[in-house]
Amino acid sequence: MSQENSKPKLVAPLPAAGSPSDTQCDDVDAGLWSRVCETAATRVVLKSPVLANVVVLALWVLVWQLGRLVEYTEHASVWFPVAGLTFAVLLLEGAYLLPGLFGGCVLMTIWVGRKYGVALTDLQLAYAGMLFALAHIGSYALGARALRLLVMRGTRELPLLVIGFLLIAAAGSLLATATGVAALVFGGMMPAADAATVWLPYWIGDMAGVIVLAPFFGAALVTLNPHKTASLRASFNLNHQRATSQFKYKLLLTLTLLAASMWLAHATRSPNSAFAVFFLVIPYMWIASTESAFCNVVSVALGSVAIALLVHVFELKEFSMVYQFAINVIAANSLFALALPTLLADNIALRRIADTDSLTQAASRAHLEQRVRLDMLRCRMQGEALTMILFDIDNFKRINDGFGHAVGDRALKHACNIAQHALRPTDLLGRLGGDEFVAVLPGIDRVAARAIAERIRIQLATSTLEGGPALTASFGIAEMGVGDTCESLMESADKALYKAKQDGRNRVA
Ligand SMILES: Nc1nc2c(ncn2[C@@H]2O[C@H](COP(=O)(O)OP(=O)(O)OP(=O)(O)O)[C@@H](O)[C@H]2O)c(=O)[nH]1
Repeated sequence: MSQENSKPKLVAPLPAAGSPSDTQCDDVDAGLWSRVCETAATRVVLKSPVLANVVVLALWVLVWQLGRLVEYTEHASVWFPVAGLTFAVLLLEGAYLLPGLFGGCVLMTIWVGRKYGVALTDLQLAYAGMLFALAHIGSYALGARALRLLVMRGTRELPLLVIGFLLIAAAGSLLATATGVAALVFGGMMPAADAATVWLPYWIGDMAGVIVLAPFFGAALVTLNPHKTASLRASFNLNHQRATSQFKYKLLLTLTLLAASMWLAHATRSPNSAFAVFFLVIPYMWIASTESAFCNVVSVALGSVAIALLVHVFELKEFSMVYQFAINVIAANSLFALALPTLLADNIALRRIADTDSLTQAASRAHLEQRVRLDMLRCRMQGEALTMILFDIDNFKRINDGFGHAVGDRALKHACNIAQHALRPTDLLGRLGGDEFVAVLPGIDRVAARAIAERIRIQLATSTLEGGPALTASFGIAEMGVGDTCESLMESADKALYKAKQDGRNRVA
């Protein structure tokens, strides 16, 4: 397995841009998992479907026990993490791991039946387990299929993929609840009368398991078996696995705030205090918008485990529903926040395209006019001068006609470069169109502007354009007067430029 493939990848859709490139990064999330993926044992398991099924079965049982740790009433846990594992396995691996999942369902049903002293024989418990397996696996197989279809149909927009995933998680877990509760009743594991009280916590717990842990387990599976999931991988941008050096502190702060909010509910025994956990959305959004998608998924998974465990530690079982909803809301928000860096980066890129002339990299006309208005306002308020230099390459049409458009383009870039170097960083050079440029000089009066224009004119006239003719340009200057607007100032500069052309070109007027 290559180093590239060995890094953890996320199955949930990832942002294409906005990586935490502005902060120092370390591979905190890549190292350990890479080593696990590269071991000989992992390679043997991947090659053998039988061994892979045994591993899935063992993992399924282990994750089930993790959910049971936080069970607050019979058949209802704060969350049901195994739902996320089933969903991820079915989404990324498909049918060959069904025996492992099926075996896990049957095994745990027998175990639960014995633990609660259900009056069924082992054979009857196995039958009940099979009914549960059909309900659980069937529902999540449908959900995984729906998500696959969404991706294969070419949905690429991150917010749409997240909405799709959340809706599928909600619908899949509702189906798993309806069929699962029916399976428990028909299998003799639960009295029919309990169904009315069990279904809601069952649903929310399952949904939390899918939303929080399917991306986490998915990330692990994609890394373990990259070829198997090549088509899905290709549908997602899986670039950002690195954590910033502050990630661990952000995580520590978030978990501390989480524990503090839950301690508050413990100390006051008030439902109002229990709702304080929803404030955790803020630090989670902070992590989601500043860290990689993988770190986001890890922090949500860790936070959810912490919530589930602290419900027990602080004896908050009467508020279990609040915490179940909190896990779902925080995870859903964090998944949506994955889109933030992408949207911000897209926004910056689009603004740059709109503000810049693509050939010369000078400011676009729209951007220039916007800046002129702002600079005029500011200079007026501060009692400063503002001058505009409008210039146009002389006989540019002849350059195009005689040397070709490509040389004409290079001449435009060349003139733009020379002007750019003669200006201060606070000045703005823009291209009005064709071979016409404008420089806006805040705080500069007509006399100083004339000197700058002369400098540009002489440098252009004495420079050489490789493979092209000698270049000259004509310049028109206008200083802002009382009552001038952007348009009237440009008009004055244009009149001056016209005069320079009339007077014989290659001059400043
Ligand atoms: N190579 C190139 N040519 C362009 C571009 N945009 C406009 N032009 C050409 O620039 C020329 C502008 O010529 P005119 O405005 O007629 O003026 P001129 O030939 O410079 O003459 P004077 O301004 O009177 O000195 C036209 O031939 C346009 O086709 C461009 O992006 N690249």
